[in-house]
Amino acid sequence: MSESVQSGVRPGNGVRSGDDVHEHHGGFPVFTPVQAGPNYGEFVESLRRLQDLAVSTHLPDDVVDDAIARVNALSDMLEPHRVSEGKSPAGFNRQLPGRGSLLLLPWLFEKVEVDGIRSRGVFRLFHRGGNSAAHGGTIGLLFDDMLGMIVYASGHPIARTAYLHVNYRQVTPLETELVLEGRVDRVEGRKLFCTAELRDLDGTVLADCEALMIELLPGQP
Ligand SMILES: CCCCCCCC(=O)SCCNC(=O)CCNC(=O)[C@H](O)C(C)(C)COP(=O)(O)OP(=O)(O)OC[C@H]1O[C@@H](n2cnc3c(N)ncnc32)[C@H](O)[C@@H]1OP(=O)(O)O
Repeated sequence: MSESVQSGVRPGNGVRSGDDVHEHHGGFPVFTPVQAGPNYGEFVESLRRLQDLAVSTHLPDDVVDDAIARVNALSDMLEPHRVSEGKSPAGFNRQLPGRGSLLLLPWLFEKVEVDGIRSRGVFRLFHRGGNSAAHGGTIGLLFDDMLGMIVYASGHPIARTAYLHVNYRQVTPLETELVLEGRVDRVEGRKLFCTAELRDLDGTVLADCEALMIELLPGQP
């Protein structure tokens, strides 16, 4: 199996590899996954805590001013280390919540197989939509990110989401462990029809989705 991937996601051991076809479809550059250092996960989690606090505090003006100065100092420290897409560990490290990406939900994959995917995690305070429920857009993000992984693990070439239909069945709680499962249901040429469900630990479906993923043609971005 090649060590290079295009999307930054890789199937687990024993999974039929999509690498061969994956690397020769679409207009994606081939990235070599960047391994996170030992403290990178803690760094990303610290930033998530900062985001939680940013949306759940009411700060006096002098504290806001101090926070601006400190955050700017932190950004100035990081700025010289800016790299192009594919050169950062963010998003490439499946052993970390959200693969080490600050954009993605901080969930962990616990099953990545040809026949489907399962992941587990919580919605954070900074994912709040209203009345202690997860924002619907963050649920769409959770589903959409999983779809890319489903396609890859199932051995199909890299694909993009043509549509994603989300059904919000129940209010989705914050800071509560939940489970997500999804798979490719059927294939028609380049069209991969996928479904996924978000459940609480009692098995109640909170949201589900149906999506069309379309395998990219050579050169498609
Ligand atoms: C990190 C690596 C990526 C991982 C992806 C993770 C998921 C994502 O977030 S992707 C980001 C969101 N999605 C996008 O940005 C996609 C933007 N759209 C596109 O790029 C294009 O529309 C694309 C590639 C999906 C399809 O374009 P194209 O290759 O020209 O397909 P096209 O020939 O029009 O259609 C192919 C088939 O799909 C059907 N189809 C296309 N779009 C739709 C749609 N929205 N609904 C229903 N059917 C559709 C067509 O009718 C056609 O069917 P048939 O073959 O039976 O006639």
